[in-house]
Amino acid sequence: MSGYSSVFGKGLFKDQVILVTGGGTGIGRCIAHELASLGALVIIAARKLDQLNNTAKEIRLLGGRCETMTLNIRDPLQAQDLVNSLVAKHGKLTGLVNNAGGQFHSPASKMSPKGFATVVDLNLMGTFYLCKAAFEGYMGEYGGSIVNIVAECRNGFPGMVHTGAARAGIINMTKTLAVEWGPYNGIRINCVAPGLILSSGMKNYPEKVLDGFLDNSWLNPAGRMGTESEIASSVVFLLSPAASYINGINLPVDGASSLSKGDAKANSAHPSYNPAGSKMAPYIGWPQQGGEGDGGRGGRGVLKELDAPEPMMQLYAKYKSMAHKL
Ligand SMILES: CCCCC/C=C/C(=O)SCCNC(=O)CCNC(=O)[C@H](O)C(C)(C)COP(=O)(O)OP(=O)(O)OC[C@H]1O[C@@H](n2cnc3c(N)ncnc32)[C@H](O)[C@@H]1OP(=O)(O)O
Ligand SMILES: NC(=O)C1=CN([C@@H]2O[C@H](COP(=O)(O)OP(=O)(O)OC[C@H]3O[C@@H](n4cnc5c(N)ncnc54)[C@H](OP(=O)(O)O)[C@@H]3O)[C@@H](O)[C@H]2O)C=CC1
Repeated sequence: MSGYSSVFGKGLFKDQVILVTGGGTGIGRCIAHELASLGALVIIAARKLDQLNNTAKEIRLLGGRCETMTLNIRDPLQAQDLVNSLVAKHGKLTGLVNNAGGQFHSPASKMSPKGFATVVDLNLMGTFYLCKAAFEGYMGEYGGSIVNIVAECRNGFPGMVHTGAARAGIINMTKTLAVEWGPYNGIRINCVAPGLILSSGMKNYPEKVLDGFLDNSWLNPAGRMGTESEIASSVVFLLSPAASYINGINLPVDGASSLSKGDAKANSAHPSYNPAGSKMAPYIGWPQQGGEGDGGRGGRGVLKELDAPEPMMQLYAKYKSMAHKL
């Protein structure tokens, strides 16, 4: 195979410094692992330092490079200070993943104006602050690639009107910035829109809401929820030179759930219902080190792959058993 060359090699991001907000947990943690395994120096930033440090430790144990910084993305001054200090220390900021965010479940009729504004502030404003800080602190002069994690919201977002509005705002903002900032040394900016993903973020939801997610989880052409790795691999692609002509898009990573019409009350009567479960194999790409007996980590400590509520862990075990073998 020596005649082949591909951008998808171990050194893909070896000269890159990439900031991942919310990189201590869930999808962000998985993105950080993937980027570090491909050579990037990954800076993970969020409010809770202990979570960030745990993830950074895992990455270093596996041979990757990772540093932590505290950040509240709702504060534009913190965003600018963080970018300035990491550029001063490392000389560059070549990639940014705006992954930090979230919301709560509530019918629009019961949501207070402050509740709506809080979620718009966190997701839409927070993403804008980080994009602007990256532009002003480095990328405006030297270029770079940005990926904004949003949420699948093609058909609105019943039960989460605030986040639907905020994420749709980010998708539109991304298109504008792609056009305004593309000419600045070729900044690319794109979105990834996860559907329902088995992630630690699920710990934020009460049991009743989780039950609703689980009831609906198979009602899409994939017949299952997504994995953190399936989001991370899409982010890796969009950040990489393999996507160098892709700018301003929103990539739904949702098993086509946004194209299908589920009916949670009709479970077994639904034409797409398969009592045996999903047939579409998941991708679960956690970094593995050779050796057996320690979870395949070659004596470097066991990595907890997922930290989610119990019913989600059961699904994860099932998905792992049917995952693509790499
Ligand atoms: C495609 C399908 C996807 C569906 C699944 C999605 C999954 C994920 O996204 S996983 C990521 C999960 N992580 C999170 O969602 C984190 C969630 N939480 C937060 O980030 C914060 O709690 C917050 C931003 C939602 C609120 O932050 P904070 O500034 O601390 O807010 P306050 O407590 O001061 O409240 C402000 C305002 O909002 C109302 N509110 C807050 N939480 C709730 C709630 N659970 N239910 C109803 N209302 C809530 C609160 O009442 C305040 O308004 P007022 O009462 O009018 O003062
Ligand atoms: N899981 C899913 O099904 C889906 C997830 N998403 C989105 O994907 C992203 C990652 O979610 P997931 O990994 O599942 O959930 P998590 O709750 O694990 O991740 C959210 C991360 O955001 C950080 N964060 C929250 N608020 C702030 C803030 N004000 N400043 C800085 N960091 C903050 C949190 O860290 P800390 O608390 O330390 O600040 C946490 O690390 C989120 O934007 C989420 O909404 C979208 C669609 C579906």
